[in-house]
Formats: sequence, C-alpha cells, structure tokens
Amino acid sequence: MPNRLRIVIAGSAGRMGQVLIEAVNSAPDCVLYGALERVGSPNVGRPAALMDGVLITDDMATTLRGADALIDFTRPEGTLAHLALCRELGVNIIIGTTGFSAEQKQQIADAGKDIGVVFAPNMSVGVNLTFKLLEIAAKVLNEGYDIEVVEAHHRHKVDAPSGTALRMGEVVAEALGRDLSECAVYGREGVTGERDPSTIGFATVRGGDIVGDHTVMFAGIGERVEITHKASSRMTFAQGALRAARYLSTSGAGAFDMQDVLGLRG
Ligand SMILES: NC(=O)C1=CN([C@@H]2O[C@H](COP(=O)(O)OP(=O)(O)OC[C@H]3O[C@@H](n4cnc5c(N)ncnc54)[C@H](OP(=O)(O)O)[C@@H]3O)[C@@H](O)[C@H]2O)C=CC1
Ligand SMILES: O=C(O)C1=N[C@H](C(=O)O)C[C@H](O)C1
Repeated sequence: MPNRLRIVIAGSAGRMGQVLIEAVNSAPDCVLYGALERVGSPNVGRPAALMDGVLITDDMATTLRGADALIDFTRPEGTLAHLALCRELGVNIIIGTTGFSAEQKQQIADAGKDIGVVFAPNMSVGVNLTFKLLEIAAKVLNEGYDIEVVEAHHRHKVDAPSGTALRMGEVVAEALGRDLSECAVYGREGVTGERDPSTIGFATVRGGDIVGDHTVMFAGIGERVEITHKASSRMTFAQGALRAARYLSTSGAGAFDMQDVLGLRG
C-alpha cells in the first residue's frame, strides 16, 4: 500500500517495544521500517517479530534514514541519543519514556524547533481524559481537601513515582496555583507530624504484572472523591503512540503532547 507511515521502534525487544511492533504490523496505514536495540544487546540480529522480516539492529543512523517517525519507549539516556539523531536526520519522534530530569525535558522541547515531537508520560486516551477531569476536580475541591496520588505498577518498573503520577500532580498543582516542586511529598515514614494541607502526597506500589493503576484522592471531612484510571493492556499505550505518529505526519515541527494529539488542549 502506498504512503504508509514508515515507523522505527526503539527498545524493540522491550515490553512496550514488542507491543508497539504488534500494533504497527496490525495497522493498515503503517509499516515497520526498522527495529532498534542498544549496542551489545543480545537481541541484535534476531527477528523483531514473527513473520515481518525485520531484524533488530543497533545501527541507528542507517535505520532512521528515510523513516517517517521513531517511537521510543526506552530509558532517558537512550531516548536522548535517539532524539539527537532524529533531529539531525529530520525524523519525527514519539517519546513515551519516563524518568527525565527537568533539564532533559527542556532538551526534548527544544527539538520541536526542528522536528515534530510528541512527548507524553502516558499515551492512553483514558489517562489523558483523566488529566482534564483532575483539572475540573481540583478547581472545585480547592479548599479543605487533601490531595494524594497513588500509583501501582509491575515489579520491573525502574522509576518512581510514575511519569503519569507526576503529571497528575502537576495538573492538580497548576489548577490550584501551586508549584509541584515546592509542595510534593514523596512517601512518608516514622513520626511525620500532622499533614500539611498545602502538600500533594505521592505513594508508590510495585508488584507482579500490574500494567498501570493511578488514583488521585481528594480527601475532605465527610467525603472523599477518587479519580482512578486502570490500564489492563499495554496495547492502549501503543495505539496512542500510533495516533501520535499520524498526528506528526501532518503537523510540521513542534513540541506536542497527547492533549494536542487527542484535541483536548484548552
Ligand atoms: N508513555 C506511555 O504511555 C508509557 C510509557 N512507558 C515507559 O516506557 C519506558 C519503557 O518501558 P518498558 O517497555 O516497560 O521497559 P523495558 O525495560 O521492557 O524496555 C525498554 C527497552 O529499551 C531498551 N533500552 C534501555 N536502555 C537503552 C538505551 N540506553 N539505549 C537504547 N535502548 C535502551 C531496553 O534494552 P535492554 O533490555 O538491553 O536494557 C529495552 O529493550 C519506561 O520509561 C516506561 O515508564 C511504559 C508504558 C507506557
Ligand atoms: O513503566 C510502565 O509500565 C508505565 N509507565 C508509564 C509511567 O511511568 O507513567 C505509563 C504507564 O503507567 C506504564
């Protein structure tokens, strides 16, 4: 089929990488153009998936040349290396990786001057709707409600709190006119004293194969509002990443997130 989007997947042997390949191979408007793993990975040279004929490679430059988009769910240092090359070669990038520092996030935003970038800690439609619901809830429950963010993920996750939980905290803090970096409390232990009402608390659970659960609690006196999202399949993230690739194919250069892709901005 002509004009299919030529997609390269980074971290192609990883949990998200494998689901992304399945999503690309099932999408009639996309083709798997390449599959990357880091230098030294035992997966280099192996098939990216059964039957698609693409072998995993560590040759970033050759693989990215001629591609429409790179989808990257890896680790911050890998993503930043991929980003630099995409910028050089004029290839759009969709970044799902979490765990970046503020300075690294700025590097990602800067790349939007030259290429299309979608960067989002969670690509599911449901979570991005939840961000909007949180904004409304925070504006209504703006006094007398203690805000706690609770997240649970599988045993292999390496960063905490999750990128989604942090973004949820930012959305709520912004709606309340607070700065998350000044009011976040990450976990509690020992004699902590009474809760400071201006804080936003975070709690992290890790275990088994939990795909990704997030709850934001607005706890008042006499009532409690909880807004929860539960992901039960990584395919929801992969489908969001493909929507982002389609969005970038017509958007031109710029730094975007899933609110732009899903038309939820504003
Ligand atoms: N935005 C979203 O919607 C979602 C985001 N995520 C995020 O995506 C990321 C990946 O998650 P997941 O797939 O579970 O993790 P995995 O560990 O299963 O996969 C990561 C892949 O990236 C590779 N990788 C690691 N470091 C580098 C590097 N420096 N250069 C190139 N490749 C590298 C790994 O290779 P190796 O095994 O050799 O280290 C592995 O193949 C995480 O940050 C996670 O939080 C996850 C789900 C949804
Ligand atoms: O590592 C994961 O698995 C996930 N990471 C993302 C995050 O850190 O928010 C998104 C999703 O919850 C799954």
